[in-house]
Amino acid sequence: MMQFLLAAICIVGFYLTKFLYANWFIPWRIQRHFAKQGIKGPGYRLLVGNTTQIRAMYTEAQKKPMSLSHPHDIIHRVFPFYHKWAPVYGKIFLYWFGKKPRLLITDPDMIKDVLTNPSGCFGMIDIDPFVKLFFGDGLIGLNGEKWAKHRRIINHAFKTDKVKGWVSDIADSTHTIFKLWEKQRGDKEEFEIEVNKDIHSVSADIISRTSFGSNFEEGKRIFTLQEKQLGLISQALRTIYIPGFRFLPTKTNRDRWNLDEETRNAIQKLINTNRKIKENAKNLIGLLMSAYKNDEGVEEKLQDSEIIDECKNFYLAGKETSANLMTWVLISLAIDQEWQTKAREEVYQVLGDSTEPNWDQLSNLKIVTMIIQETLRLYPLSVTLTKQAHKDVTLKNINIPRGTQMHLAMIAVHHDPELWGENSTEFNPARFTEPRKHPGAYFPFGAGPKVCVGQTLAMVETKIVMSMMLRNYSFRLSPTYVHAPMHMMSLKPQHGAQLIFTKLRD
Ligand code: HEM
Repeated sequence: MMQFLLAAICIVGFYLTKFLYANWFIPWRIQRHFAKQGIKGPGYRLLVGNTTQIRAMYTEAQKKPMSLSHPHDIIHRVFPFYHKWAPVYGKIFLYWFGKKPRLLITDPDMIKDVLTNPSGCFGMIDIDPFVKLFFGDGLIGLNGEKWAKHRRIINHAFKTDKVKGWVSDIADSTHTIFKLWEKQRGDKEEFEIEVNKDIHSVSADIISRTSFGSNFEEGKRIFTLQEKQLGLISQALRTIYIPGFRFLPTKTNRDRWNLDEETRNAIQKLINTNRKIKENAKNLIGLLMSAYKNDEGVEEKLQDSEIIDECKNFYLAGKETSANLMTWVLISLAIDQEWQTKAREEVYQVLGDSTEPNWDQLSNLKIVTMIIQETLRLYPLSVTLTKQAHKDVTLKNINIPRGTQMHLAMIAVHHDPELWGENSTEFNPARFTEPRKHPGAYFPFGAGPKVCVGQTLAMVETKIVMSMMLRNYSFRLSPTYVHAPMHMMSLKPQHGAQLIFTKLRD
């Protein structure tokens, strides 16, 4: 009996020591390692780190809308823990995402080093297996040589001359929403729209046309399936991940598997159709299927299953971000009528009698471009970027142990008065006529090898949709609009974007 008890005590003692070593001693040692280098932070809490404090700050911040007196000064609402902790611990501090150490960085030199470092010591963070299920083997979820191969092929598909071929598709998507709005307007001069919702459908239409060409209606159905999948995955992310749980045949898991299968089958069908008709490879799916020779002249190809994953990634990466960017441009111009008028005058001048811009006219939309750039500065859709140190590394004299996550505070850099001047939180597109003070001060699309592959498409579609809207309508905030920027996957208006539109020209 005594022997049995001793054995039990030994086993419990062994596991307890192991648990305390991983969950208490290692975080304590990492914290001390950074403290010795002058880097402080809110302090590790067993297992949860600072996540519960951070979640509480977000919940609190999202309870109150913002006043419109300083509408673009949004950090306190969309990045509340930075707002609270940076004044206490400084512009670089250590916090804990569960038991993962995260170094919050706002120094543009360090950020540039992390994003552009060619040695591969900073890479993707370990992602939740549920999220991995969604990204599959697409660019967002890949690392290493496999990522590099996909990236070479996809870069080729998003080249400027390819994007040029999508201009009329993008204009068609915009005309489609105008038709709907005109029905809604009837014979009224003014009408109110929750524009965020409608812009999301324009963006879905665009990504569907560019991805699937003439099969874009079927593409839209596929993306609706993905939207449902995203909803189920977001649900999973709100709960603690239990290893192996995703394999259990629960109702939600079965729904997830069915949706995944339906999506894969539908994209596979479109691949087969494309293969038969050999549509002039203008759409993304066709471009990804066509043979591509790399710099060494070697032919590289993606398997059908890889193309399917990439299509899913384009929707996830491209639809939400572009739609929210367009929404923030409209809200910013609804607040600032002077810039709205300037932009419209430019559009009239560049487009003349045409109802939509052509490729050559796009580069003449200088004011519209500056407005989009300024909106991306004030409302950077991803708010932050997170990378992980895959080996021990020194960054600006700070010694960073392997496994540390680097939380690059994009929005803090974009709003920093030291980099952008005292009026850093004011909407002033004219600042983009001046050369930038620091190359690392602005990176809404990321930088370095992982830079957004769809950025040319995003800028082109935003310019086309915005110039067409400016040409057709003037707009202002509705009295029902509540200014409440919120960060959930992307930066969006928490209660929608209610604007009042007035029809200008036919
Ligand atoms: C305003 C619109 C957009 C913004 C602000 C944006 C921003 C970003 C950012 C910040 C990254 C991450 C860079 C990193 O991890 O270092 C990224 C990656 C990516 N974006 Fe975009 N994006 C936009 C639109 C699009 C569109 C329209 C597409 C495609 C249809 C797209 C496809 C991707 C893909 C596939 C990646 C992963 C690249 C890789 O890992 O190699 N994005 N984007």
